[in-house]
Amino acid sequence: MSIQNEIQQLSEQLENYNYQYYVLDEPSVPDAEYDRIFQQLVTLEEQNPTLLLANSPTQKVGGLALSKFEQVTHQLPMLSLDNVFEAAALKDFMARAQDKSTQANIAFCIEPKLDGLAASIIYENGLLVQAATRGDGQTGENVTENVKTIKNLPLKLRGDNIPDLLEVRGEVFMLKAGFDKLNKKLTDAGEKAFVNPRNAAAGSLRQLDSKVAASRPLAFYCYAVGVFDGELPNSQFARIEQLKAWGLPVSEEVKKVTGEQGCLDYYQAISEKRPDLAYEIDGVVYKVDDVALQQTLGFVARAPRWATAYKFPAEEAVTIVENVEFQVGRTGAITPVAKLKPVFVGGVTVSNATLHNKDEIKRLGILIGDAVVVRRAGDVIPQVARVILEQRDSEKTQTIVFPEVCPVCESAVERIEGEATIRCSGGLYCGAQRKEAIKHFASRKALDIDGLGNKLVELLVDHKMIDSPAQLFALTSAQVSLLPRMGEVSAKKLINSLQLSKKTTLARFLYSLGIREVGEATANNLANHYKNIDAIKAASVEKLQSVSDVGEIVAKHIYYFFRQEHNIEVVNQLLEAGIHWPEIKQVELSLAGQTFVITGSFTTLSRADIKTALQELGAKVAGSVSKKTTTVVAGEAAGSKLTKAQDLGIEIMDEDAIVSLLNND
Ligand SMILES: NC(=O)c1ccc[n+]([C@@H]2O[C@H](COP(=O)([O-])OP(=O)(O)OC[C@H]3O[C@@H](n4cnc5c(N)ncnc54)[C@H](O)[C@@H]3O)[C@@H](O)[C@H]2O)c1
Ligand SMILES: [Zn+2]
Repeated sequence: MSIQNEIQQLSEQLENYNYQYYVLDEPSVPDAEYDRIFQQLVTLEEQNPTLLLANSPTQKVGGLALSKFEQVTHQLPMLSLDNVFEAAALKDFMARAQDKSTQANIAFCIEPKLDGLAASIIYENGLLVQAATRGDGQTGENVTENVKTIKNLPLKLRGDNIPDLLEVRGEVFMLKAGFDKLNKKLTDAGEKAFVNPRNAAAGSLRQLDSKVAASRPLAFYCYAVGVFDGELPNSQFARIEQLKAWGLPVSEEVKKVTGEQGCLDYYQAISEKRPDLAYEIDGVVYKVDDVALQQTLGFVARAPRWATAYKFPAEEAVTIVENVEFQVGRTGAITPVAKLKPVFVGGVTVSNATLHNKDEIKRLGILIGDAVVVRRAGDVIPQVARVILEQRDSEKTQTIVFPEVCPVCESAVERIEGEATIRCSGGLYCGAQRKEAIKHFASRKALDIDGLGNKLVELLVDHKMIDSPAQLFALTSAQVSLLPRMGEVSAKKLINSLQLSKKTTLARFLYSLGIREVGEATANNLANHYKNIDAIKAASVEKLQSVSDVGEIVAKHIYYFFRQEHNIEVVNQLLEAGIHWPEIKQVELSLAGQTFVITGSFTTLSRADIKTALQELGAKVAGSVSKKTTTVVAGEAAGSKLTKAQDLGIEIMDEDAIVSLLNND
C-alpha cells in the first residue's frame, strides 16, 4: 500500500471510531487501540508532511454536535489535550514550557484527568444560563436543561466579586457506583449496558428528555475558565480555588507543584489512589500554572501547548484468542482459559485470561479466533471484557468445546444442572486436587491426624513421598525425617498419630473423602442412615435423597464420587491400610418421616442441638412451616412461624416438651 493510501485508510478508521465513540457513545475498540492508530497516523504525517490531509483526525477535535440539539458556538474554542505516555515525554513537555519562561523553576497545576466529557457552563450575574457540550470544538450542543439536573452543580453562584459573565469548563462524569447501578438497571430492563462510565456520562448528558438525564447519576468538576468579564487571578491553581470559593465543584486532588520530581511523585501517588477514587480517571493533566505563560505558549491545531495529559498505562487492549484450554483448580473446578496472542495491558504482558465458565462464554459470545478486548485493572487478573464482532472472520473462528474428561486425570467430568461450573469427579485421585484432598483428609473434623498440617502435606507431595491419602499410611519415620526442618522425634510422632488416626468413625471417614458439599452434618446423616460404606457406595441418586439434609445436588455429588473407579481404588486402599470404625448399632428411628420446624430461643439447649438430636432420631428439620410440618418446636419470643402453626392446627411443643421427648428416647 502506498503511504498516501495508508494515511487515507488510518484517517478513515479513526473517523469511524470517532463516530462510534462521540456520536453513538458506543466505542467498539479500547481507547488504547484508538491511541495506537492515532499515533501511527501522527508518525506517518510527520515523516511525510506533504501528505497531511487538511481534515486529518490528528488536526481537529474528534466530536460532533448532533443536530437533534440546538447548536451553540463557543466564543473560545474547546480543545483537546496532547498525550504523553512516559516520564521522558513529560519531561520534554516541561522543558519546552520552561524554555519560554524568564523565571527559573516554573510551577505546574496538576489535576486528575477525569474520564467523562467536557462541558462549557455560562453564568451571567451568578446564574447558570447556558450549558453546552464540546462538540467539534467550535460548535457544541445546547444541553442546559440536562446540566441543570446535575446535583453537585449550583444554579446560582455565591460569594464576592462574581464576574458579570463567567464561563467555566469542566468534566461531566459518572461516579463508579452510580455507573454500576445504572448498568444493572439497564440490563434488568433488557436494555443495552454502557461500555464504561465515560460513555454512560456522554449518553446521559445527551438525552433529549431532561427527566431521563435527571435520573442518571451525573456529576461535574470544573477545571478551567473560558470567557469572563471581571477579575480573576493569574494562576491556574488560584483560579480553581476561586471557582471553589464561588460554590463550584472542583476535584480535591488538584495540586500546585514545581520541578519534575514533584510532578512524577503526584503521578505515582494518584496511580496508587486510583482504585479507591469514587470516579474513573485515565491519567493526570499537567498545566503551566502561570496564565501569562500559557498565552505565550499558545495552541497547536487541536490542543494547547501549555498542557499535556500523562495517561495511565491502558487497562484495555485488543488481541486474538488463539485457543481455549481447560485448567483444573485445586477443588476440581474446571475453568476455561483463553490463550491470547500476548498483549501489553495494565502494565504487563498478558497471554492468558480466564473465561470462568459456560455462562460467561455464552454472555461474551466468544469463539476461538475472535478479536477481543482484554482488560486488566490494577492487580485484578486479566479478563476478556468483550468480543469485537466487527473483526470476526467466520472462516477462522471455531466454537469452544468443553471436555468430557478431566484434562489432568481423565476422570469423568461432572455437570450439575443449574451450575455453570463443571468439575473433575476424581477428587481423591486427580493430580490437580491432590494437595487439597490430602489436607482435607488430615484436618481436624476429618481423620484429625495430629502433626500433619497443611505445610507438611505440601512438603510430602512436593517431595513425591505421597500422591494420595492412602499412601500416608505407608510412610516410615526414616522417610519423613528426611524432610527439611523435620527431626527424628517429630517424624516418629507423625507416624504414631497416623497409626492412631486409623481408628475413626464412619461419619468422619465419609467427611474425610472430600465429596463435594458433604460436610460434617451430611456425613453424619449418611452414616446414621446407611451404617456402612458399601450401602452408601451402592445407593442411587433417588435413594440418597431420603437421607436428612440431602437434596438432589448433594445426592448427585455422592453418586458421581462413588462411580469413579479411581476414587473407589483410593477408598479401598484406605480400608486396606487399616482404617476402621466401630459398627453403628441399629437405633430406633422413632421420628422417621416427621418434619419439625424450630423457632424462638431456648434456655437449656441451643437450636442447633435440638436440630441435631431430632435428625438423629430420623426427623427432617425444615426452615419454614407448611402443611407438611408435623410439629413446631417453639421457644421464647417465637413469632410468625408459631402463628402460622396455630393457624394450620399443627402440633406445637414448648421447651419442656421437646427436652422430655429427646430425653425419653
Ligand atoms: N475507543 C474509541 O473508539 C475512541 C474514539 C475516539 C476517542 N477515544 C478516546 O478519546 C481520546 C480523545 O478524546 P479527547 O479529544 O476528548 O481527548 P482526551 O480525552 O484525551 O483529552 C481532552 C479531554 O480531557 C478531559 N479532561 C479531563 N480532565 C481534565 C482536566 N483536568 N483538564 C482539562 N481537560 C480534562 C476534557 O474532557 C478534555 O476535553 C482518545 O485519546 C481516546 O482515548 C476513543
Ligand atoms: Zn481430574
